[in-house]
Amino acid sequence: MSNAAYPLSRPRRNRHDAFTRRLVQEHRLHVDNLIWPIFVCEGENQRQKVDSMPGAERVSVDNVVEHVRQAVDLGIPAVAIFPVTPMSVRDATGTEALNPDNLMCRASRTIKDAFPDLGIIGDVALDPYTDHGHDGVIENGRILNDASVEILRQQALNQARAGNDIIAPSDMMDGRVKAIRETLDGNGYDTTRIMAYTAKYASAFYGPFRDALGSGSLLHGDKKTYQMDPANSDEAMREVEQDLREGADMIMVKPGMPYLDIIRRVRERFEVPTFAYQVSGEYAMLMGAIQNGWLDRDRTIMESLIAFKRAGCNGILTYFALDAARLLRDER
Ligand SMILES: NCC(=O)CCC(=O)O
Ligand SMILES: [Mg+2]
Repeated sequence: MSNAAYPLSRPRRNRHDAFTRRLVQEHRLHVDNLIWPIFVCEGENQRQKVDSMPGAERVSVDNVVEHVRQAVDLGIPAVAIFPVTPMSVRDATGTEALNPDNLMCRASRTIKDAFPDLGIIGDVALDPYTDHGHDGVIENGRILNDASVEILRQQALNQARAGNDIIAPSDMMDGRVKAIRETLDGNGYDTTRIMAYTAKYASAFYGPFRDALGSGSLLHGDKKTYQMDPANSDEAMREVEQDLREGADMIMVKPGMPYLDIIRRVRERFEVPTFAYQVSGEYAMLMGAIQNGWLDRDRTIMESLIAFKRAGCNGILTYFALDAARLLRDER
């Protein structure tokens, strides 16, 4: 018959039915792959919506246990805390970052008390604490590297003391991983892990996050002298090499979806625990289309996240963490 004209090998056979598709599936998203970023703010009984991030909230410390319980109940292994620091305590050098009773530290202690087994990731950088919105200290218009690192190492120690399990420097200063590692080790925090925001690009996709933290309107200029050029890829390899040499335990690429090629290169070349941050702009972009009815919510969320696994990620920081964990739970 004319069948002879067809190939013996037919890739569609393995897509024939659901059980076969399950057998041949190469990558799976698991709740263990999810990290939920949360925003904490001052005040009492606060739950504030973030306009540009539909579904995301800023919660006050008295609500944080209830907020985080959602993640714990779903089996999410870790949360990443981001503080909305009031303007009244911001200054040029981010002094509030070193306050043992700052918002981040209070939130960490509160969460640790309630959920000792939940991983807490603390962002280390000065931008939530400076009145100019930059990640370091400024002199004559320049972001000073080494002077900023001296503050960051103290900030990391402050967070470790408050109970953060993983220190995540997001500042992109050179040499900060080494400085933080030495300071942690020198103070008895040798098991505190470092998840380095290693390849963090100067991206337009952070806009909604800056709205959430209230740092958007503060920022003068851009972050191009410390964050990476979106046009570069080899440079990310050099950043990873350096952070690993300085003691980073985990590497992060940020943003996520537009940088899947970087994740793949990092994974293949270094074979180390690799994470991606699906950032606020990616969330806003997808949610905008979902809310308009232009994209199917559940399928879009899951497809966006499996892409990170396929690219080589161990885990993903995502504002969709609760939604994805619920979908994974209901699938079974
Ligand atoms: N250091 C943390 C971030 O900058 C987050 C960015 C985002 O979600 O847009
Ligand atoms: Mg670096």
